[in-house]
Amino acid sequence: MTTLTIPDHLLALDARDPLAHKRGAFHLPRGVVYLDGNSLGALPRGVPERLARAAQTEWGEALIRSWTAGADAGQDWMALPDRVAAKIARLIGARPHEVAVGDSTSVNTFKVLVAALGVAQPGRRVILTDADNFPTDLYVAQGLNALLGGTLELRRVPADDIEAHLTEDVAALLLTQVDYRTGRKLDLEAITAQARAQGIVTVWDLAHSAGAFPVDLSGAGADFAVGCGYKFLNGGPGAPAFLYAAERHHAAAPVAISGWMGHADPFEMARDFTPAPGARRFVAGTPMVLSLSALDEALDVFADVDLDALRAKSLSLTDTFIDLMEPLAARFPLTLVTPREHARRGSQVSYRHPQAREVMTDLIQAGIIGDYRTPDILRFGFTPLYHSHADVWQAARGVQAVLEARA
Ligand SMILES: Cc1ncc(COP(=O)(O)O)c(C=O)c1O
Ligand SMILES: Nc1c(O)cccc1C(=O)C[C@H](N)C(=O)O
Repeated sequence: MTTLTIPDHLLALDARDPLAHKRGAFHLPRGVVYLDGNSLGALPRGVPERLARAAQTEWGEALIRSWTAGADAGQDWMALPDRVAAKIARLIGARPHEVAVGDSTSVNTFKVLVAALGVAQPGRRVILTDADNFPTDLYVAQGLNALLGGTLELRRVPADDIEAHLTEDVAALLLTQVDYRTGRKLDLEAITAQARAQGIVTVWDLAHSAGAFPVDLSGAGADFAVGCGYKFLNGGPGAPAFLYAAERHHAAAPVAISGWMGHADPFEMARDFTPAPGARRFVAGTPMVLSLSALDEALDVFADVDLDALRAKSLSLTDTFIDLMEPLAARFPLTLVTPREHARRGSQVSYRHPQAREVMTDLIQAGIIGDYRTPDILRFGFTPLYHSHADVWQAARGVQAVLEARA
């Protein structure tokens, strides 16, 4: 990649960036500007050593004793999902016992949809969702409906029309806060309040929110949520996902996958399911110790991070990219699809381009790793923990070079 003269005002922003030191906590390959942390977060430097310890010492040496070793101090493998849950809880405005960690976001979406329908107003059968929601959310709702003999109605409307469709026949609202294609951010607080006023149970997919900016599920009065461990939380490929269940629902919400690890006392080996206290009841099977260890270590990078500073930096990075791309959008067939209003923007910037797939292939070849999403979206994700404004400059110059070469 060519060395470029970075404008002074961007260097000045980097010089006073309170999160600049966090970049050192990540392994970032040379010659690459990595703008896909909203699909797979970069590797935190502490993770390889932690994985080696989990494999060689905890598994290799201590063997099965690791399930209970250090239990008095809460350091046993058995409690690992709960320790990780507590770290995620701070990022999403939850209390530790309202978060369960394990399985994939897809499986957790199934669990919380069943839970949501179980506490919904009697007689209501409609699940309301964004017509362009991420496919897995739609597929899981479709699969659940098939399981229930087609007794539900999956009502899909454009995200902009959701508020007009919060009617008294809706049981549950299933929404992704930040759209994976456009980066549009929904007003979680306002929509949750309107839904609750109609007696609708809310289920939020925080895949592109958790770790990107502060979320306040408790403050908003949200009912249920899910999210990924491998995006902005940097837990690694296939990292365990999380789910959130507000405390007020713990007693009544059904546990769809009532496995032994969600039992109040797994080794009692009782014949009937007695749920563990809190959201732990949603941890169905044996915790994925190796991947939980990676996620646990990755979350430590957030320990001293001020989430408002994280949001401020994310907006500064995406503002900078939009500004730098503006002259290119005037010369080339690029259309910004991400909202300019801060309140409506996640931590990514997307453009339509008629040859988006080919342009992204060229960009990746040039070391600018973003994403292509059907049908014509160029997607650039910004991670405030490890990006600088200088990276943003390099990315925009890389886009310019690719577009000029193709013209
Ligand atoms: C909004 C959203 N939900 C869910 C998922 C993924 O779910 P899973 O972890 O089950 O692959 C993604 C990304 O893959 C996503 O963007
Ligand atoms: N989860 C993914 C995977 O297993 C392979 C490739 C990409 C992904 C993704 O995360 C896609 C992502 N949710 C998106 O927003 O497009």
